[in-house]
Amino acid sequence: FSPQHNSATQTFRSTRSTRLLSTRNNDYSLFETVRRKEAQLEQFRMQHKDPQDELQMLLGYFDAEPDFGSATKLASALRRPGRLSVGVDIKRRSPTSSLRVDFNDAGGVADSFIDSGIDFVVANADYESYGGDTTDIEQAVASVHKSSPDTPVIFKDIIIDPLQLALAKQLKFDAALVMACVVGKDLTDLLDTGTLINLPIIVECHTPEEVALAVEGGAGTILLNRVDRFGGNEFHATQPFAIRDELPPGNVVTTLVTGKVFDTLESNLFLQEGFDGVLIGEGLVGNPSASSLIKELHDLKLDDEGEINRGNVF
Ligand SMILES: O=P(O)(O)OC[C@@H](O)[C@@H](O)c1c[nH]c2ccccc12
Repeated sequence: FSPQHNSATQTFRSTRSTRLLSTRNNDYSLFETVRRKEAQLEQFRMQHKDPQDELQMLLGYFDAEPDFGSATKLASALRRPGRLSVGVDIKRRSPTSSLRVDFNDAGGVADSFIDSGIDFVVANADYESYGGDTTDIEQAVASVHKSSPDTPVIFKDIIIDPLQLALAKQLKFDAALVMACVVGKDLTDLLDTGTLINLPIIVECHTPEEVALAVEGGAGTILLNRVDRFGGNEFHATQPFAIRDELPPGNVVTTLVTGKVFDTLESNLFLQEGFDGVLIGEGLVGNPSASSLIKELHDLKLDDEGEINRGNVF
């Protein structure tokens, strides 16, 4: 497999989005990030090693009366008949871009996106990567549950251990994001843990191989990232189209696109090609015209391609 890289797309940006200028963070390395997470987890595992610890209990005992509330909530928020769902990734910074925004209250930020009609919210637990922390994620969950109980809140961290999924469940998240390129074959175990504790897992993928692995493990939702976290953070604008062959027939897997999504032209193409939604970080957080962008994305209609095709968008 060779990524469909087109250097012209590197400079692609919508004139509509606000560019947040700052120094570029070029020293991001996924490997280092995972190592750091491993080190943090050593301590976390120690804190939760008692067999009667709440997280251990969650993982160890099958719930006889499972609550499918989160799964239903997630599915209906991500799949909007005839239109794209739009999610916001609430982060202060990004390992792969110049994004730097300041906010004290992630709950307030989440609420303002709820007011703008956002379909789902992603809250970041990894401070070093995205500038989010546990206060942020607790605030985000609490305020979204209060102001918009039907909007799912998704836990984003560098997830490598089932204990982190138990934490997401305990904090009342509706789903968790697991990166296929970080966990590799362990993905199946993490998906099984999700099933056991009734926490839907969204699998982030970049390549068709990762998508195949996710599908094999029974993933219900796939987030296709156009930025290749593993491959030096290279941007592959048309990568989402390269993966659709790996999906099982019957449209049973929910599919989302992320990674430098800024505008409606590209997003319309994703909609027409069968994707269910987009997840946007930099294009929304700190963008003063965020709510009009959300509205424009919501106004895109399936079967209304206009003049667009892959050839003139990319
Ligand atoms: O800010 P953007 O380009 O719209 O991207 C959002 C999201 O894709 C990004 O924050 C993200 C999703 N998964 C990740 C894993 C690692 C680093 C970053 C990410």
